[in-house]
Amino acid sequence: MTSTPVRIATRQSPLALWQAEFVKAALEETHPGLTVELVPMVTKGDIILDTPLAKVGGKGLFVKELEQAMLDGRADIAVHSMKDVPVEFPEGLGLVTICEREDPRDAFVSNNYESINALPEGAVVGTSSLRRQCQVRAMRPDLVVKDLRGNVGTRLGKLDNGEYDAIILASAGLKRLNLHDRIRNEIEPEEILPAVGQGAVGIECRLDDERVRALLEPLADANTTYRVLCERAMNNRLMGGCQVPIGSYSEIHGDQIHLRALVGEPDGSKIVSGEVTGPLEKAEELGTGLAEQLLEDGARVILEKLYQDEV
Ligand SMILES: NCc1[nH]cc(CCC(=O)O)c1CC(=O)O
Repeated sequence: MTSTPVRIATRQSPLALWQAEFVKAALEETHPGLTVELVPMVTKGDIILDTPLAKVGGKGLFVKELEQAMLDGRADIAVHSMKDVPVEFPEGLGLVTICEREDPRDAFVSNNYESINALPEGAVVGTSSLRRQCQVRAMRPDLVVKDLRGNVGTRLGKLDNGEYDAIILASAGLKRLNLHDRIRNEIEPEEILPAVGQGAVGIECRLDDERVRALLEPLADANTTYRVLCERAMNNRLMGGCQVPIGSYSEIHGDQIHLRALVGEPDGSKIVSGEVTGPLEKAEELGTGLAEQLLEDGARVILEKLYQDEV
């Protein structure tokens, strides 16, 4: 039964490997005797590294090859950062398990300054995320925001070269790579709302693979699952998988879930935001409801303009 190994299709960036190793360790610890193998792969997203992601077709580029490997039976599962998982899955595949969330906040990283507010006028901030660009520009229109791509190590290298005065990265990624000491300041959601699903790891597999689904079940974290499904429901109602400045942050208090979200112009000139609280069992409906409220409050205009620019 448990003698056949479980094969994890994975990208080879340090963060992707960390996540795959994390799931391998969790599976082996939960199911003594089970062997788990990594199947390292290269995706289109790993090759096209110089073009801003929003221009080359978005996040799907990082998962297509992994999904094909599962469909072909060359691998059984793929481990994703939930913020990089597209809205839609190919027929036969699905996201079945969401593990316990690491810190969902963004981190301010700089060798010379303590925080966004402490940056001098005209300082150069690196990030390619439209969500981060929008919120940084809204806070500090005097800063210069410059694109920054590559994996976490590459981005830190560009900061250290002096190409930027500060950069913004996900806290979770830095912590997983043992780079806590690079975090100068955890950016609170009141300043910058994180990405949908940020800090959570999710596992995708073939939906008809009952054996693997049963093996994965104990790795799920109930609270993280409610939170991420709530955030994703909000996101799904707003878009069809393209790159737009959308931020969100959910928290659970007792049996209630509180969701904040925003949609903004990439240049930060306009931000539409809102929040909602309700029972945990209604997490997804609450997310969808908040999205509808945002659309009415002006997000529709922002999104229609962005979708037009994409074509
Ligand atoms: N977009 C790349 C990416 N995907 C997931 C993380 C960090 C870890 C996470 O959110 O789970 C990062 C790096 C970053 O944005 O700094």
